Amino acid sequence: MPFVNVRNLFKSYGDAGKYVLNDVSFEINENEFVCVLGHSGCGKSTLLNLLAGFIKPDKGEISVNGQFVSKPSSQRGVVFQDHGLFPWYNILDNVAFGPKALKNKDAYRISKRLIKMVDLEGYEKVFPSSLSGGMAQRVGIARALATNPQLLLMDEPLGALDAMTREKMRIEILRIWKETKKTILFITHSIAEAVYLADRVIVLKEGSVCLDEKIEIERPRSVHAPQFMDYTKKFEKVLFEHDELVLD
Ligand SMILES: Nc1ncnc2c1ncn2[C@@H]1O[C@H](COP(=O)(O)OP(=O)(O)OP(=O)(O)O)[C@@H](O)[C@H]1O
Repeated sequence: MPFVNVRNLFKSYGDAGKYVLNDVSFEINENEFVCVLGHSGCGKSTLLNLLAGFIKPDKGEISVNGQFVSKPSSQRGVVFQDHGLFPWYNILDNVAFGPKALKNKDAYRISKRLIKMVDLEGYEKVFPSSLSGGMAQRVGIARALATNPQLLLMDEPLGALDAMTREKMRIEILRIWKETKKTILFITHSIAEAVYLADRVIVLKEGSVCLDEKIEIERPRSVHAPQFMDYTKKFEKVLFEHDELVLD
């Protein structure tokens, strides 16, 4: 059985017959790094919110490790674009929030280890307002990992960062993925980001999967390699194929 199994998902927001997700199906294997790529408004965040259990589909079902998703669970960690840290908690308390809520006696020990893993040792007592965007996002990742979830859901986690920080964070995320061996679903609208990070890229267009493609390039990947550019062109073709520029 696939680790993540998404079957015939339909989702609308009350507008009769207008589906934001229209019969979406795919599978993700354990430890796989999958990017969902698509234009703004194609339904990426809706898909992630369904996988997280924050919202329910109109039709279809999702299972993770054999369990049907019907509500949020500590088994699925979520990293948001705006990091979503609690401004009134220091870094240690932000990361420890999940395991403390689960009454895990090791909450602080686990959190300190994760803070070290995301390279922020020494910042435990610092508050989120003193961190750069990249640092705050690393805390967001540590926090999502603190309940030891089976699946990490990342909703454009690098979207708000400048280009340099974004590149560094891509390398960081791959390192964290290798170290933790998590299964990751990562949402992005950047073709280069998807080709750089993913084992597999699922292209979503107008609420439907229009391509599900394995990236067969060894890591670390170079954006300048001919193979990298071949994948980039393929995704560009699919994403922009029927789009026409309308000039006034
Ligand atoms: N709570 C909601 N109520 C009504 N419509 C919604 C809601 N959430 C999303 N939508 C609509 O559903 C469509 C898909 O939105 P969604 O946020 O899933 O897309 P997206 O691909 O993540 O976009 P972006 O890349 O801009 O974040 C959009 O047309 C959006 O306006």
